[in-house]
Amino acid sequence: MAASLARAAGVGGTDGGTTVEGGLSGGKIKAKDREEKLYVTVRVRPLSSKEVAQGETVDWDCTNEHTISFKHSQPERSPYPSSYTFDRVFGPDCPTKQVYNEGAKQVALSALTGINSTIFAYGQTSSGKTYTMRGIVESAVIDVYNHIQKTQEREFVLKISGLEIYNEVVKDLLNPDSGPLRLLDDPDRGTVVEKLKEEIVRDYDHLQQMIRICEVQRQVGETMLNDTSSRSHQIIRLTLESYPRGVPDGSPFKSLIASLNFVDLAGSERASQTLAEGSRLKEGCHINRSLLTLSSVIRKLSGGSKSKSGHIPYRDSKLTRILQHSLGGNARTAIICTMCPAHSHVEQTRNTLAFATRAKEVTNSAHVNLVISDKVLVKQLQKEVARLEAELRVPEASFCSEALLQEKELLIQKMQSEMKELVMQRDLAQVRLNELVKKMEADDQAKQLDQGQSASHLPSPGLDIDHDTVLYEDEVVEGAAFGAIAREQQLDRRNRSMRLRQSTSASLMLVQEIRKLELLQDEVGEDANRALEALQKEIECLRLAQAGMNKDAAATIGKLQAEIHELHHQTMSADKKDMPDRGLTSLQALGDNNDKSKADAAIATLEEQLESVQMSLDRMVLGSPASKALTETPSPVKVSTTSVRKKPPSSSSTRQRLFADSPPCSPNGRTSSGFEHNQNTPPQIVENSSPCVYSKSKRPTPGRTGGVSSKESPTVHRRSNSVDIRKMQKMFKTAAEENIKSIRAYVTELKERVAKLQYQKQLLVCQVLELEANGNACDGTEDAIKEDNHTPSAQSPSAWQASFEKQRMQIIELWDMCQVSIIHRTQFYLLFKGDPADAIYMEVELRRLTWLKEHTSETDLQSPSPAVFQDENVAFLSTSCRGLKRERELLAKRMRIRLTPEERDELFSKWGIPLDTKQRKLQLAYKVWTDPHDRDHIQASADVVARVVGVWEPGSASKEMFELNFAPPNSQKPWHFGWNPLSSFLNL
Ligand SMILES: Nc1ncnc2c1ncn2[C@@H]1O[C@H](COP(=O)(O)OP(=O)(O)OP(=O)(O)O)[C@@H](O)[C@H]1O
Repeated sequence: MAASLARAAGVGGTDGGTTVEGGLSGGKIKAKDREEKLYVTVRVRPLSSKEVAQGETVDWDCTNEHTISFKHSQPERSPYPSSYTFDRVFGPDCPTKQVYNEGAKQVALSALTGINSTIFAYGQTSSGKTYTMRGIVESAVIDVYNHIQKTQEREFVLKISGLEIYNEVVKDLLNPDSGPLRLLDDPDRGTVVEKLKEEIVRDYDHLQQMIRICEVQRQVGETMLNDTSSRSHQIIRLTLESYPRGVPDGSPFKSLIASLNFVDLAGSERASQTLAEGSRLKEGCHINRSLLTLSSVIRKLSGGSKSKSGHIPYRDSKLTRILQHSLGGNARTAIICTMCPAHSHVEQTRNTLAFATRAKEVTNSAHVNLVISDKVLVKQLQKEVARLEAELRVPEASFCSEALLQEKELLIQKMQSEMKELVMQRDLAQVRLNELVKKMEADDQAKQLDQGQSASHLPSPGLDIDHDTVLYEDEVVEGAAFGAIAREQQLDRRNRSMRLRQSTSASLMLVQEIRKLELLQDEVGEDANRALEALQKEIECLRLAQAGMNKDAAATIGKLQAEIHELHHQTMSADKKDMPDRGLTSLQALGDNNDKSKADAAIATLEEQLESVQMSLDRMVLGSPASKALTETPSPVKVSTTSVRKKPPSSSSTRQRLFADSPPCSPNGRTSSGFEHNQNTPPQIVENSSPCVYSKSKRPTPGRTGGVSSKESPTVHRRSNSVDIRKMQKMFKTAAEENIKSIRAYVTELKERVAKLQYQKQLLVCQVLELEANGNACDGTEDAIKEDNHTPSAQSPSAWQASFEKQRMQIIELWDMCQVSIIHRTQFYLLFKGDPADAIYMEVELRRLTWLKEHTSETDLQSPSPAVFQDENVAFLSTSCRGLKRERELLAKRMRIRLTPEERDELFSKWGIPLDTKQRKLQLAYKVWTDPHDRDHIQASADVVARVVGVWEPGSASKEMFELNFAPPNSQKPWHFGWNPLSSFLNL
């Protein structure tokens, strides 16, 4: 067959002669047309048993593989030839597989190389068309799949559609409910069946299933000649698309697309033979008419009349319209003409042979459909879109900023939930603590009751299962004879035993609670470490950034770094050596005897440690050699931290002492150590100097601080003789000042962080104190916890709410007095709204602010020179005011970014700012948080700041994010910056 096809087409091979001409044209590559005649074969079926029974005789002989001859002699002038020659003639004994192999295979496989292919079965009714086509389709499908499997270098996509033309109506065999389908003329694709279902084939089985559906759906009826006569033309179309595998994304590639049509025509029939009537007759008429059109088309195509101007009546039937490409068009076509050799069908057989003969002359112009496939490209794009959509649904860290944002939000949510969990744990611990207190009180009462009973009665057997008591019972039985003296001794022993047991139990519970606190302490420690590491990193960055400034400045930073390291080591060694010993002694007392004074000492140790950190930080800032060198001030300012801090009181009011004694942080991160004024003071002077040394006269004037005084510095004075040196000196001074300013900012930040740790420590201290109070309660020597009456749990909800409101208004007033950051105010205000869990935060904030407020007045009292501290307070307030001013300016700036013009105008109107005035944003920024007594004003202020600054959306932030951070440490590094674990104090 290959040779025949090649001969007919005049080209070598089936697709080897395909050449590509020209370039791209509308996504297609125009290949050279392959002129090729239809491949026509004839298959003769054997006589059916019925025909044999009817005495039918065979009129035809298959003379050879290409010739079929009429067996009988014909009249000389007979219009019919006695023999016919075709590309192949298959006799009655020829199996369908051979018919496929030799009559259809090449054509079928052409579709895999991008050539449209069509295989027809044409013949009269009951001649064996359906019988033959079933075998052909089956074999072709197997071959197609074999080819796909062998051709691993290409990717194949198969689709199947099926239709029938029944009574000149096109029906979708894969979608029978679709109703009649219309034919449309497509300029590129020719006739197209509208809405014809095209199923993508998954695999061989799926394809077989689809084919079976088509067969089942096809119209079949019983006629006189065929019990299962096909009453429609059936076309099963496979669309085969292939493209090379492994083509890199974005690279152009060529795909092959072709359709393989299996056409099982309805059989021509004579009404006289079929005796059809009614619907069968009507069907027969339609069948014959469409076959007649097919014959006409073939005749016209074969008669040499095929010319571009010649009319081919394709449009006269739907069959020929649909098969137009296969008949004289871009397709390879094989026609298998089936015939019944019986004498009774001789006339129909001659018609079939005549049709076949004409068909032999029809030439097609097949070419390889080599396409830069839009479909493939679209498919690729669709895949890409699907991938991107999937990525959008499942964000990846590196995908886009939005995805990153989402990821961070998720992270924050996770952290928040973890924080909530920790708070819950803390609250739980608090509840348990309260229970412990109650239990101890109950035990105490029981003990007193028991003591009363014991004084007048002997213990009953089984009342106490304690070993001591059992022993006591035995002894009492024996000692009864010894009279009242012995009984008194026994009572004494019993009381001691009970006290010891109670004390041990309380200690154990305390130890448990302290272990929990210890976990929190570790977390605080982690924060301290992180703060320190961040500072080190930042200073390192600064050092690198400023490397080009000048060597002196770089050296200064280096020294500072070294000091920080030294500080680190100091605190570490303090942890290892000093604290455990002192702590051991102190907390042993707490654990063993609940000795309050020793617990005080332990807490004081904590305080000292933090104090030490604080002082080291102060030293770092105040006494940096770099700052000394830079300022070149001959009389450094002296001040003692003791002048501005209370000495630790020795009174039993430990809690009060701790709160008052803590070095709170100002809203701007300042401490009470006079940082702003004493930043150039060396630490050794601070340590050893008397408070009296601090005097206004010795304090550097603004012009001198951090600068160079030519009058007071002989060195500088000498240098002033040289203009160049002066210039250099000025440059050096400016750079150094900038440098110092930056470092101060970082150190200030560190101090802020330390202050935050103070908050956390205060919380710990509160809890330790409560434990201590519990211990006291055990001994029954101290009053119950005084603070209990102030906790929300000890109050009714309405009383707590009233207390909360009162505290809040106090805080707001203090904010206003102390010029606290409005962002801080907003955060705090929006976060703490009266939940019972807010109590501790409110208390700490109130104490902090109270300290700040009182501090200014205390310094007045303690200062040897009130005027100095007056100045200092003024400076402090002025710094706070400057910070506040900066915040308000920032607020005004951010209004432009965060708010639309409409939103801004709305706010201006609400706040009574005329829209025709200038600097409206600034006006608004200066209006918020200015009235601490007007609740509406406060709420509105908080709303504006939160909205504009975007600190967080109200209600979405975790309280633990605010100052008192109980978040679990991210790092597993042990904490070594700060106080020792409480357990070491307890020797646990
Ligand atoms: N080559 C063959 N060998 C044995 N039996 C055959 C052969 N061809 C056809 N038959 C039998 O002949 C009968 C008619 O065949 P078939 O239905 O395929 O004819 P048809 O051309 O499709 O008829 P119609 O046009 O009415 O649908 C069937 O019973 C079939 O089994």
